[in-house]
Amino acid sequence: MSDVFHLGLTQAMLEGATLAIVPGDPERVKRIADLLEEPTPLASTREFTSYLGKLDGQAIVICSTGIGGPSTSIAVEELAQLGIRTFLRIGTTGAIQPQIAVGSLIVTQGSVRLDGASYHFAPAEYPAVADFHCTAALVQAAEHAGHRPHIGITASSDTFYPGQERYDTYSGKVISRFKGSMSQWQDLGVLNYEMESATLLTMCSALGLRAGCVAGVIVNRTEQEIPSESLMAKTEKEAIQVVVDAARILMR
Ligand SMILES: O=P(O)(O)O[C@H]1O[C@H](CO)[C@@H](O)[C@H]1O
Ligand SMILES: O=c1cc[nH]c(=O)[nH]1
Repeated sequence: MSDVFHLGLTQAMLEGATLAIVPGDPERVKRIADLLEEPTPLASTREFTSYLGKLDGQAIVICSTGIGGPSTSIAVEELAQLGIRTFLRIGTTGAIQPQIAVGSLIVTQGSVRLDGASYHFAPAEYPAVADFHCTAALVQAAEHAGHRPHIGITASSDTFYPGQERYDTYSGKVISRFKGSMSQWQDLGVLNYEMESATLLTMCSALGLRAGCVAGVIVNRTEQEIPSESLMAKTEKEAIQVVVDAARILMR
Protein backbone atom coordinates (compact mmCIF):
# COMPACT_ATOMS: atom_id res chain seq x y z
CA MET A 1 0.00 0.00 0.00
CA SER A 2 1.49 3.33 -1.12
CA ASP A 3 1.54 6.37 1.18
CA VAL A 4 1.23 8.76 -1.80
CA PHE A 5 -1.03 9.08 -4.85
CA HIS A 6 1.33 8.40 -7.77
CA LEU A 7 4.83 7.24 -6.85
CA GLY A 8 3.96 3.84 -5.33
CA LEU A 9 6.21 4.57 -2.33
CA THR A 10 5.87 4.51 1.44
CA GLN A 11 7.86 6.48 3.97
CA ALA A 12 9.29 3.23 5.36
CA MET A 13 10.68 2.32 1.92
CA LEU A 14 12.82 5.49 1.91
CA GLU A 15 14.64 4.52 5.15
CA GLY A 16 14.89 8.12 6.37
CA ALA A 17 16.37 9.54 3.15
CA THR A 18 16.20 13.33 2.93
CA LEU A 19 17.89 13.87 -0.45
CA ALA A 20 16.66 12.77 -3.87
CA ILE A 21 18.37 12.84 -7.24
CA VAL A 22 15.69 13.55 -9.85
CA PRO A 23 16.44 12.89 -13.54
CA GLY A 24 13.75 13.36 -16.16
CA ASP A 25 14.29 10.04 -17.90
CA PRO A 26 13.15 6.88 -16.01
CA GLU A 27 15.91 4.89 -17.77
CA ARG A 28 18.53 7.12 -16.18
CA VAL A 29 17.46 6.11 -12.68
CA LYS A 30 19.23 2.73 -12.67
CA ARG A 31 22.35 4.22 -14.24
CA ILE A 32 22.52 6.66 -11.31
CA ALA A 33 21.68 4.00 -8.72
CA ASP A 34 24.51 1.81 -10.02
CA LEU A 35 26.99 4.36 -8.61
CA LEU A 36 25.50 3.97 -5.12
CA GLU A 37 25.96 1.33 -2.44
CA GLU A 38 23.17 -1.29 -2.26
CA PRO A 39 21.09 -0.05 -5.22
CA THR A 40 17.54 -1.34 -4.75
CA PRO A 41 14.57 -0.81 -7.08
CA LEU A 42 11.58 0.63 -5.24
CA ALA A 43 8.70 1.29 -7.65
CA SER A 44 7.82 2.05 -11.24
CA THR A 45 4.55 3.85 -11.96
CA ARG A 46 3.81 5.95 -15.08
CA GLU A 47 6.95 8.10 -15.65
CA PHE A 48 8.09 7.67 -12.05
CA THR A 49 10.79 5.05 -11.53
CA SER A 50 12.50 5.01 -8.16
CA TYR A 51 15.50 3.36 -6.53
CA LEU A 52 16.97 3.53 -3.05
CA GLY A 53 20.71 3.45 -2.54
CA LYS A 54 23.27 4.49 0.05
CA LEU A 55 26.04 7.06 -0.05
CA ASP A 56 28.61 6.60 2.70
CA GLY A 57 25.99 4.50 4.51
CA GLN A 58 23.18 7.08 4.30
CA ALA A 59 19.98 6.43 2.37
CA ILE A 60 19.40 8.40 -0.83
CA VAL A 61 16.49 8.22 -3.31
CA ILE A 62 16.63 8.38 -7.09
CA CYS A 63 13.27 9.13 -8.74
CA SER A 64 12.48 10.19 -12.30
CA THR A 65 10.20 13.16 -12.88
CA GLY A 66 9.20 12.48 -16.48
CA ILE A 67 9.25 15.35 -18.96
CA GLY A 68 7.96 18.77 -17.97
CA GLY A 69 6.58 20.71 -15.04
CA PRO A 70 3.32 18.93 -14.18
CA SER A 71 4.87 15.52 -13.58
CA THR A 72 7.89 17.13 -11.89
CA SER A 73 5.57 18.91 -9.46
CA ILE A 74 3.94 15.58 -8.57
CA ALA A 75 7.25 13.81 -7.98
CA VAL A 76 8.59 16.64 -5.82
CA GLU A 77 5.37 17.05 -3.81
CA GLU A 78 5.05 13.34 -3.07
CA LEU A 79 8.76 12.89 -2.27
CA ALA A 80 8.49 15.86 0.12
CA GLN A 81 5.50 14.17 1.78
CA LEU A 82 7.77 11.17 2.31
CA GLY A 83 10.57 13.20 3.94
CA ILE A 84 12.77 14.42 1.07
CA ARG A 85 14.01 18.00 1.60
CA THR A 86 16.76 18.36 -1.03
CA PHE A 87 16.33 17.73 -4.78
CA LEU A 88 19.14 17.52 -7.32
CA ARG A 89 18.01 17.41 -10.94
CA ILE A 90 20.30 15.84 -13.52
CA GLY A 91 19.11 16.41 -17.05
CA THR A 92 20.08 16.80 -20.67
CA THR A 93 19.92 20.15 -22.37
CA GLY A 94 20.30 22.17 -25.55
CA ALA A 95 22.79 25.04 -25.29
CA ILE A 96 21.93 28.30 -27.07
CA GLN A 97 25.20 30.23 -26.68
CA PRO A 98 27.72 29.48 -29.44
CA GLN A 99 30.68 29.14 -27.05
CA ILE A 100 29.08 26.27 -25.07
CA ALA A 101 30.49 23.01 -26.36
CA VAL A 102 28.40 19.90 -26.79
CA GLY A 103 29.50 17.52 -24.04
CA SER A 104 29.97 20.25 -21.44
CA LEU A 105 27.95 20.73 -18.25
CA ILE A 106 25.60 23.54 -17.24
CA VAL A 107 24.70 24.29 -13.63
CA THR A 108 21.49 26.33 -13.44
CA GLN A 109 21.48 29.25 -11.01
CA GLY A 110 18.05 30.40 -12.03
CA SER A 111 15.45 29.72 -14.70
CA VAL A 112 13.29 31.71 -17.06
CA ARG A 113 9.79 30.47 -16.26
CA LEU A 114 8.48 29.35 -19.64
CA ASP A 115 6.44 26.66 -17.89
CA GLY A 116 2.93 26.66 -16.48
CA ALA A 117 3.27 24.58 -13.32
CA SER A 118 5.53 27.02 -11.45
CA TYR A 119 2.68 29.58 -11.53
CA HIS A 120 0.64 27.20 -9.41
CA PHE A 121 3.19 27.70 -6.61
CA ALA A 122 4.20 31.36 -6.88
CA PRO A 123 3.22 34.41 -8.97
CA ALA A 124 5.17 35.64 -12.01
CA GLU A 125 7.20 38.15 -9.96
CA TYR A 126 8.75 35.30 -7.93
CA PRO A 127 12.11 34.03 -9.23
CA ALA A 128 13.02 30.44 -10.07
CA VAL A 129 16.31 30.29 -8.17
CA ALA A 130 18.41 27.32 -7.16
CA ASP A 131 19.45 26.79 -3.55
CA PHE A 132 22.92 28.27 -3.05
CA HIS A 133 24.35 25.20 -1.29
CA CYS A 134 23.03 22.83 -3.97
CA THR A 135 24.57 24.98 -6.70
CA ALA A 136 27.86 25.23 -4.81
CA ALA A 137 27.97 21.44 -4.33
CA LEU A 138 27.28 20.82 -8.04
CA VAL A 139 29.98 23.28 -9.09
CA GLN A 140 32.48 21.85 -6.59
CA ALA A 141 31.76 18.29 -7.75
CA ALA A 142 32.07 19.27 -11.41
CA GLU A 143 35.33 21.17 -10.92
CA HIS A 144 36.77 18.35 -8.79
CA ALA A 145 36.12 15.99 -11.72
CA GLY A 146 38.04 18.33 -14.04
CA HIS A 147 35.05 20.01 -15.73
CA ARG A 148 34.64 23.72 -16.23
CA PRO A 149 30.86 23.93 -15.89
CA HIS A 150 28.90 26.82 -17.33
CA ILE A 151 26.94 28.43 -14.50
CA GLY A 152 23.98 30.69 -15.14
CA ILE A 153 20.43 31.11 -16.36
CA THR A 154 18.39 28.40 -18.10
CA ALA A 155 15.23 28.86 -20.17
CA SER A 156 12.86 26.19 -18.92
CA SER A 157 9.99 25.54 -21.29
CA ASP A 158 6.83 23.44 -21.14
CA THR A 159 7.33 22.46 -24.76
CA PHE A 160 10.32 21.05 -26.59
CA TYR A 161 9.21 22.45 -29.97
CA PRO A 162 7.46 25.87 -30.03
CA GLY A 163 8.63 27.00 -26.57
CA GLN A 164 12.23 26.31 -27.63
CA GLU A 165 11.53 27.95 -31.00
CA ARG A 166 11.95 24.89 -33.20
CA TYR A 167 10.70 25.27 -36.77
CA ASP A 168 11.80 21.87 -38.10
CA THR A 169 8.46 20.37 -37.05
CA TYR A 170 5.35 18.84 -38.65
CA SER A 171 3.70 22.24 -39.04
CA GLY A 172 6.69 24.58 -38.88
CA LYS A 173 4.49 26.85 -36.75
CA VAL A 174 5.72 28.88 -33.79
CA ILE A 175 3.27 31.37 -32.28
CA SER A 176 4.24 35.02 -32.07
CA ARG A 177 5.08 34.81 -28.34
CA PHE A 178 8.04 32.55 -29.18
CA LYS A 179 9.09 33.91 -32.59
CA GLY A 180 12.52 35.46 -32.07
CA SER A 181 12.56 34.26 -28.46
CA MET A 182 15.77 32.23 -28.84
CA SER A 183 17.75 35.24 -30.01
CA GLN A 184 16.18 37.28 -27.20
CA TRP A 185 17.36 34.71 -24.60
CA GLN A 186 20.81 34.59 -26.24
CA ASP A 187 21.00 38.36 -26.01
CA LEU A 188 20.02 38.22 -22.34
CA GLY A 189 22.81 35.74 -21.62
CA VAL A 190 20.61 32.69 -21.12
CA LEU A 191 22.70 29.54 -21.54
CA ASN A 192 20.33 26.75 -22.48
CA TYR A 193 16.91 25.18 -22.84
CA GLU A 194 15.44 22.34 -20.81
CA MET A 195 12.00 21.55 -19.43
CA GLU A 196 11.83 20.99 -15.66
CA SER A 197 14.03 23.45 -13.75
CA ALA A 198 11.50 26.33 -13.67
CA THR A 199 8.96 24.19 -11.88
CA LEU A 200 11.50 22.44 -9.68
CA LEU A 201 13.30 25.58 -8.52
CA THR A 202 10.20 27.72 -8.04
CA MET A 203 8.21 25.14 -6.13
CA CYS A 204 11.15 24.14 -3.97
CA SER A 205 11.97 27.67 -2.84
CA ALA A 206 8.27 28.45 -2.39
CA LEU A 207 7.80 25.35 -0.21
CA GLY A 208 11.01 25.71 1.82
CA LEU A 209 12.80 22.84 0.05
CA ARG A 210 16.29 22.92 -1.50
CA ALA A 211 16.94 22.28 -5.18
CA GLY A 212 19.76 22.42 -7.69
CA CYS A 213 20.13 21.46 -11.33
CA VAL A 214 22.95 20.18 -13.54
CA ALA A 215 22.57 19.18 -17.17
CA GLY A 216 24.76 17.70 -19.86
CA VAL A 217 24.77 19.58 -23.18
CA ILE A 218 23.69 17.15 -25.91
CA VAL A 219 23.04 19.70 -28.68
CA ASN A 220 24.01 23.27 -29.40
CA ARG A 221 21.15 25.03 -31.14
CA THR A 222 23.55 27.35 -32.95
CA GLU A 223 25.16 24.32 -34.64
CA GLN A 224 23.12 21.13 -34.87
CA GLU A 225 19.82 19.56 -33.79
CA ILE A 226 20.30 15.81 -33.64
CA PRO A 227 22.55 14.57 -30.84
CA SER A 228 25.21 11.92 -31.40
CA GLU A 229 24.33 8.78 -29.40
CA SER A 230 27.86 8.17 -28.19
CA LEU A 231 28.36 11.75 -27.10
CA MET A 232 24.98 11.74 -25.39
CA ALA A 233 25.92 8.63 -23.39
CA LYS A 234 29.31 10.08 -22.40
CA THR A 235 27.81 13.44 -21.39
CA GLU A 236 25.06 11.80 -19.37
CA LYS A 237 27.60 9.59 -17.60
CA GLU A 238 29.71 12.60 -16.62
CA ALA A 239 26.69 14.57 -15.40
CA ILE A 240 25.54 11.54 -13.37
CA GLN A 241 28.93 11.28 -11.65
CA VAL A 242 28.77 15.01 -10.83
CA VAL A 243 25.28 14.82 -9.33
CA VAL A 244 26.21 11.81 -7.19
CA ASP A 245 29.36 13.58 -5.94
CA ALA A 246 27.32 16.71 -5.22
CA ALA A 247 24.85 14.62 -3.22
CA ARG A 248 27.78 13.21 -1.22
CA ILE A 249 28.98 16.77 -0.46
CA LEU A 250 25.49 17.85 0.67
CA MET A 251 24.99 14.76 2.84
CA ARG A 252 28.28 15.20 4.72
O1 LIG B 1 17.05 14.45 -20.00
P1 LIG B 1 15.92 15.03 -19.20
O2 LIG B 1 16.18 15.03 -17.74
O3 LIG B 1 14.59 14.37 -19.51
O4 LIG B 1 15.83 16.58 -19.64
C1 LIG B 1 15.59 17.09 -20.92
O5 LIG B 1 15.22 16.13 -21.92
C2 LIG B 1 13.79 16.16 -22.16
C3 LIG B 1 13.54 16.59 -23.59
O6 LIG B 1 14.14 15.75 -24.50
C4 LIG B 1 13.24 17.16 -21.16
O7 LIG B 1 12.84 16.48 -20.02
C5 LIG B 1 14.42 18.06 -20.94
O8 LIG B 1 14.38 18.84 -19.78
O1 LIG C 1 17.38 21.09 -26.98
C1 LIG C 1 17.07 20.42 -25.98
C2 LIG C 1 17.80 19.27 -25.61
C3 LIG C 1 17.40 18.57 -24.50
N1 LIG C 1 16.33 18.99 -23.80
C4 LIG C 1 15.63 20.09 -24.14
O2 LIG C 1 14.65 20.43 -23.49
N2 LIG C 1 16.02 20.78 -25.23
